[in-house]
Amino acid sequence: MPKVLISDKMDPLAAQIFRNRGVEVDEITGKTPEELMAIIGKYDGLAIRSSTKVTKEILEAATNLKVVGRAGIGVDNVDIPAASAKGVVVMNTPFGNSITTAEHAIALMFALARQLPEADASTQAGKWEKNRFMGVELTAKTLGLIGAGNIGSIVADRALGLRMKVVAYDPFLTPERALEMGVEKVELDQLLARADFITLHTPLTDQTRNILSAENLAKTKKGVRIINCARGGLIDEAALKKGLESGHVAGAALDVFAVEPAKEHPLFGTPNFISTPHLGASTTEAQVNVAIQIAEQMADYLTTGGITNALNVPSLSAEEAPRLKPYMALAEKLGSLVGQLAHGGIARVSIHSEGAAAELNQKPIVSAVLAGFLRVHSDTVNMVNAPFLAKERGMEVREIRTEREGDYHSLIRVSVKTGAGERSVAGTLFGDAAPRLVELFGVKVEADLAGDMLYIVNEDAPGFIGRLGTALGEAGVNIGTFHLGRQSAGGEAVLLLSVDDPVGPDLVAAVRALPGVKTVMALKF
Ligand SMILES: NC(=O)C1=CN([C@@H]2O[C@H](COP(=O)(O)OP(=O)(O)OC[C@H]3O[C@@H](n4cnc5c(N)ncnc54)[C@H](O)[C@@H]3O)[C@@H](O)[C@H]2O)C=CC1
Ligand SMILES: O=C(O)C(=O)COP(=O)(O)O
Repeated sequence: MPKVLISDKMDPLAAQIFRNRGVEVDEITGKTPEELMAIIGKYDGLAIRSSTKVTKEILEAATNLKVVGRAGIGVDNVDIPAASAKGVVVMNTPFGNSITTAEHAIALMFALARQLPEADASTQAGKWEKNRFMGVELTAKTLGLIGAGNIGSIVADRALGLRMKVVAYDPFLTPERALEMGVEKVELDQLLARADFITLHTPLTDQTRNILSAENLAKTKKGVRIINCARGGLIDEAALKKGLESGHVAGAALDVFAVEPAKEHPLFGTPNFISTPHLGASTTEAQVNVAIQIAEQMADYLTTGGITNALNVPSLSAEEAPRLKPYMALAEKLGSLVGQLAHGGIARVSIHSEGAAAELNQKPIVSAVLAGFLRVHSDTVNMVNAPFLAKERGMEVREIRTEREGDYHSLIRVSVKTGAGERSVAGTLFGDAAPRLVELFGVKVEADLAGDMLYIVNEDAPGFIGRLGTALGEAGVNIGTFHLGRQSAGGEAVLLLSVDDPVGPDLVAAVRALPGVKTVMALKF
């Protein structure tokens, strides 16, 4: 039974769903990295929010881990390249908390406009400072949206409802989408110069880090108010403090900080500064949504292989997974076959799907070929890390599909280009489920690829099969199945034998010494 660790506070529905889906679950929150490292080896899945940092070191210790599930959106607390290299799927819930976070940004905008936290503190302190708190109206003000994705567009929609004018900076926002959203697409400098309020809704990436730098803050309109419910690293916090102190920035509300938890911070106590402790996603509704979604997604992956909302592998729905499974098994076997037979550096792998196979999602088929191919050299390769490893090794991967059927209802052909030229193997599914090799380096054969096998190329001459049987018999190796293919009578023949025991180097040498033998290799599937 797969086992999952929930390491951050999550709605109890997550644990309930895991159990209902036959997944064992432990909820252990608040662990230090060292404590987490000590226990993570037991788990197949790790369910987190933003507190757990899934570092390279944690992943190294996670010897059984197959999936990290983020109950929320931002995955900057997960080392995705390290997870991919280890073959661990990373998934999130991209929509479950977006409305809630957008509402928090709007709440902070109102709080800034009317200085609500200070007014509340002053009133409850018995001061009744009616003249101290003079606010600004939102109607007709310009809201500058940095990042117009899921959350940014909900914020825009709400702001338009408040009769604000919305300008948006997002390099990936198309003019059509801007029109549909009712916002004006602008460059960053225009936004900085025009906005009365600025709200950030981008992920933290190398391009967005410090997007509100000291230099950019200096380009903002005097009296600007800034809201950040996205990620801490987007703003230069020291420059923001200076801006607030000088009065250039009339107010700033941060839900997120460069270092969290922010229990002490130079901004604390600065006039017109408001903060919340990363509460953007903290509503009952959002937490129920993300808990249900992540538990369902992780349980799907661990029990059926279905992949939804993964950030480092193509999606594979729970409905698709059973249909694709036999094709992926075939693809992996073909990849493994060429991996074992091909010599020298591989410059290119081409995967050609024909007939029924061409109608399927190709990405998992391609990943399975690469996994089979690369696993010949390393046990830690799987469907998740294979495409990354192939890229790392400079292999070109080509994907071709032909929906028309050829000789078979469906066919997958894997060709590799090495220094010695291009060679290919092809296979099909018998009865839609049993993987079968049908072509090996241009020779028609028909073989299962399973267990220990022996691959032999020899000159097609009488008496050879008898001598081979004797050599195997003398070594105590029993033949299971025997598949022969040849280009023409008396030409070169290809033999694929399945054997009941592993074939050692002595037996390989003995077979190689038989007259007419050109190539002998022991294979394993
Ligand atoms: N405070 C909190 O509790 C929460 C924070 N978040 C954070 O909110 C942020 C936005 O989330 P979503 O809207 O769901 O993401 P999204 O992926 O839907 O949208 C992000 C947008 O940023 C844009 N973008 C990327 N690079 C950019 C750049 N250099 N300049 C301007 N725009 C750029 C993208 O094109 C995209 O449209 C994320 O950082 C997420 O982690 C999300 C949920 C809760
Ligand atoms: O979903 C996100 O990106 C968030 O930042 C929410 O974080 P949390 O799950 O509340 O720790």
